[in-house]
Amino acid sequence: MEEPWIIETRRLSYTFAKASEQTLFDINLQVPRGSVYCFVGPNGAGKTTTLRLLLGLLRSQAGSIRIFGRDFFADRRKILSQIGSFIEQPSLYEHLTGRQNLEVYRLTYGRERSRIEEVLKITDILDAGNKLVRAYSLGMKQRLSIALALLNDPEVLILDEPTNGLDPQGIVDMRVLIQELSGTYGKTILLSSHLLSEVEKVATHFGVLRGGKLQFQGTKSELMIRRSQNTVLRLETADVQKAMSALQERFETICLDETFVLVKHIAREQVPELTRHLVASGVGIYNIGLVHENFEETFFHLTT
Ligand SMILES: Nc1ncnc2c1ncn2[C@@H]1O[C@H](COP(=O)(O)OP(=O)(O)OP(=O)(O)O)[C@@H](O)[C@H]1O
Repeated sequence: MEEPWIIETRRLSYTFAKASEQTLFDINLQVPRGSVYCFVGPNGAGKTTTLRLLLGLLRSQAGSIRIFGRDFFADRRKILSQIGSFIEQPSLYEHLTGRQNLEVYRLTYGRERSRIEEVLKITDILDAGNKLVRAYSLGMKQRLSIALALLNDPEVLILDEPTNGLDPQGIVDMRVLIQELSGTYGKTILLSSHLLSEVEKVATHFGVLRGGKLQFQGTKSELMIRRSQNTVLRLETADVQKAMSALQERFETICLDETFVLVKHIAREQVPELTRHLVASGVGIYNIGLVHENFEETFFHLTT
């Protein structure tokens, strides 16, 4: 029987040689075949370290990795030939054209020449194929890196922060490309991001990492359910400090910025009493209301 997970880790842990603390703790990653699995977490959470372990770029120390249902360490070369990736900065030859960059890698894979045109087309940089890479925008470089990753027609793509550094239009374009790679070309995509809002539209599954620990893993709807359980009260006020001290004793509050306060775990029935209390404490209220947390806030809760 085919395993449901195309990538699966069990108790994957890692400590860098010179680090004082462990980086990854017992990560049980389960990436379903055909998914767009977004691995999200703040900077330094351990996303890149995990992806590097999956690609054999770091020597695994503890735990197991299975990819395509096979033990990674027993079958590493074969497994890696079916994974396309870009991790950290794309390594491109700036003095060569896009096509020439692809040609270098095509030869190492032994693929037919027509594959270059195909991947340029898929990533929508066909017109820029004869331009020197040094004249490419960051978005075009990211696309070319994805074109390189696609050369060998891999079943799985692993992309580390593909939206990093892109302008808003570049982020939208990258999303469209990821959706196409998944929908039209059937790739399973594992990508990392430190911004949930940038990837929530493309994700089918999420893994939320914080401090080297997997805090949440599940489908987008499971994350939505978690969201619906987390109704919060959002207060816009003239005096955040005053509001915080009025509420802190009785409610769990978070100061969002200089005008907004979030009150967690609050029932609708408690709102009138809370409002009276604020008014009695002399807090100026601009706006008050119950809201379902958005993804960013859910993420905030899962990672704080
Ligand atoms: N070569 C290294 N030696 C020692 N510590 C390292 C090394 N590389 C990463 N780290 C540490 O491991 C932790 C996880 O880093 P990692 O790059 O995996 O996080 P990340 O979630 O990918 O964050 P970012 O989005 O900033 O890349 C961080 O505390 C980082 O400082």
